[in-house]
Amino acid sequence: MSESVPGVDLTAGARDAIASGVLWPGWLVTVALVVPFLLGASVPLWVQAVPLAVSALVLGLPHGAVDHLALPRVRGRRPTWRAMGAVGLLYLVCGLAYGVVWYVAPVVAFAGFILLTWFHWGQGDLYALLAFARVEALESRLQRALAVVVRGGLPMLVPLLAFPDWYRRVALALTSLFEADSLAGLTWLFRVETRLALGAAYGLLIAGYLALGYVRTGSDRTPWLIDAGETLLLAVYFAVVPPLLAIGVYFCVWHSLRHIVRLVLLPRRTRDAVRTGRLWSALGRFAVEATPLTLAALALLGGLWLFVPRRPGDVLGLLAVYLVLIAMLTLPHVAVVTWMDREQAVWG
Ligand SMILES: CC1=C(/C=C/C(C)=C/C=C/C(C)=C/C=O)C(C)(C)CCC1
Ligand SMILES: [Fe+2]
Repeated sequence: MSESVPGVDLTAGARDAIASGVLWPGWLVTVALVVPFLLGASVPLWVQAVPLAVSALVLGLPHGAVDHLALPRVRGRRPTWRAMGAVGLLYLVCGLAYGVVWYVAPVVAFAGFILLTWFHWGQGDLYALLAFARVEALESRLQRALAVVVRGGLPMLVPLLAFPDWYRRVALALTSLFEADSLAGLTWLFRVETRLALGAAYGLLIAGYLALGYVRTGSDRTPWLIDAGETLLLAVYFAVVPPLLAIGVYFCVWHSLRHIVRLVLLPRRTRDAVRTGRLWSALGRFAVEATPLTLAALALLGGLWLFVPRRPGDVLGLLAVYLVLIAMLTLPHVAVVTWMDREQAVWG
């Protein structure tokens, strides 16, 4: 079944290149961060903020900067001005509408951002599991939906369970750009009872998901082991690494890197490069294509800064403005990626 899933039939050479150039780096970076923090390391806020700041130029923001090319390409067409314009319009309408929500109801906008990211990062990992790790055990829609909920919950829910104060600080940094004392209605979410209940439900979900995958796995257990190993590794990672740092690194080396490889597999030229093991050449080509709109997004960041009613003066506040921009760009981006999922038969 997995041959029909990713929309491109990956040769063994391509899969090797992706494993060594994409999967392994993500695993290694994650382990490299888990170890010191398990041993009790602590780092100052500005250091924790570095990966998220870097994501504005490398991997993070660029991963969405070719959405105008991705949509025609996933349908096997060359990008035309019309198709690119349609994606531009989608960004304009969705981004602006969501911007208005941030203005008038920042807490709703923040909650929406968490749920949107939960779905989006889950859907990104689902594609990677099917296409790169060939997890054939994810055969039913139910299992794929569970994969999205489980994978997306790792970055979005585990930090709430393990670092509620950080979570609240970041939530406050975002919402208070628009309204003071905005989080008062959310105190229940950070309470220990709430977190215990959420943690128990989520733990059961992970157990059920992995058990179902195990039962459905054929004789080759490697793909399931990759899924289970990644899931448990990320659960520990988000439970011990301070969330700003953990999310900044995850955004770059898991979500964005995996999505970028998905993108370079679409046009013939870069797909052939990946197939023959020249991953870096394909990534170089991507970097060129992603540069103009990455720069445009950075210009929008400047614009958003001017529009924010309560301008911050600290590192967290600066990151908060960047995260609100990401939120506004993510809504149309998710629409594009969901369309890609449809075209590439990710849901069967
Ligand atoms: C930074 C941070 C948080 C939120 C990060 C989010 C929501 C990032 C979304 C990024 C996206 C959508 C990127 C595009 O693909 C939490 C969870 C509140 C915990 C504290 C640290
Ligand atoms: Fe994305």
